[in-house]
Amino acid sequence: MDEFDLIHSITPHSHYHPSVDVGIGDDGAVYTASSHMQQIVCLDTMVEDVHFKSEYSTPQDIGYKALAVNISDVAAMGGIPKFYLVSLAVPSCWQKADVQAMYEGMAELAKLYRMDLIGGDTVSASGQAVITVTVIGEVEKNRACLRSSARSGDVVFVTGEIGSSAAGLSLLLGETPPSAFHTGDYFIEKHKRPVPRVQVGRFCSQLQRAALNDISDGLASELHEIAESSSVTIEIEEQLLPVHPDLPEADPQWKRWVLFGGEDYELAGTVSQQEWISLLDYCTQSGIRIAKIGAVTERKEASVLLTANDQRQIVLEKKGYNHFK
Ligand SMILES: Nc1ncnc2c1ncn2[C@@H]1O[C@H](COP(=O)(O)OP(=O)(O)OP(=O)(O)O)[C@@H](O)[C@H]1O
Ligand SMILES: Cc1ncc(C[n+]2csc(CCOP(=O)(O)O)c2C)c(N)n1
Ligand SMILES: [Mg+2]
Ligand SMILES: [Mg+2]
Ligand SMILES: [Mg+2]
Repeated sequence: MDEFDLIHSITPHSHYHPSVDVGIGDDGAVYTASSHMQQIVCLDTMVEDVHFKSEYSTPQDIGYKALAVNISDVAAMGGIPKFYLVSLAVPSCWQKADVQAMYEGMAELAKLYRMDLIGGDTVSASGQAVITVTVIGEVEKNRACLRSSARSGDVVFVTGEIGSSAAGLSLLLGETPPSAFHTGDYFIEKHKRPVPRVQVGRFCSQLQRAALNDISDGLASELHEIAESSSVTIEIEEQLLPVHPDLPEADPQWKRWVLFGGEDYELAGTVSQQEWISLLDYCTQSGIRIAKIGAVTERKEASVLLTANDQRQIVLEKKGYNHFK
């Protein structure tokens, strides 16, 4: 594989955004930012054997997810994703076609959001593959949906369903047998190909106030981040959590998937009770699942409380995915 040939082969022939002045091919990319928008920049990395395994993820899957998780962060800010840059550390066993396939996985998603690839970096890796994606997006001035925006009295909500990605991962890793699920492929797809909630983020950015966080490390962890950043307590109810009906039968530990599993890339957030009505209306009309899961209260000793199905309230710990634990 030749580094320069490879870069040449992944260089786009055209851009969705005419604001790209210089794309791939110089020392840096140049774009003209709109004066009435604020720029959002997010970066997340995926490492082979930490975030995916080549045994079950194709290069397309890896590319798709590496871009999806970054778009999800832009969605959690209420923004419009526009550009992306890709840093790749390629192991010696990869062929040029594998790398190109990874870019195809990204291009598939980029097409949906009309996002332009404007740069990156390519190096060889002595061990596992590493892919880092940077996404640049924008949001109207002072409209970003911050984790610090939750207020006592707000409704707490989550989009989609949670726990399904962790269930898919458990299947892929052979921790749960395929016989535990009616439709194992559904959960595997949820794990490999999360759909970022850009539309919901955009709607929230037009509300008076919304706190948002995307679920990468798990619902409990993300709610803690909102509660701590806003100096409030979040109280949720187990019975309101949107969970696929097959999960409880699949594994006795299924609640761990839901609360601490992560990689759902759904949005968890808070809005005022009044604005919750408009958000629910919008999602219902758009065919997007969204559920009220609890309420924000004045700051108490615990950041997040969970009312279990037996009506007992317990402290929900800040457990979840943590790279160093
Ligand atoms: N190594 C680092 N150097 C500088 N800033 C960092 C570093 N790692 C994380 N951050 C910053 O810390 C904040 C939280 O990052 P974090 O990665 O936890 O958020 P996230 O991307 O939403 O979560 P996840 O990585 O689980 O998807 C962000 O502002 C991020 O830019
Ligand atoms: C092989 C394998 N083992 C475990 C996991 C689970 N996992 C890895 S990183 C992460 C949190 C999000 O990542 P980050 O915080 O880096 O954005 C989770 C839940 C996986 N996907 N693949
Ligand atoms: Mg991150
Ligand atoms: Mg995030
Ligand atoms: Mg992230």
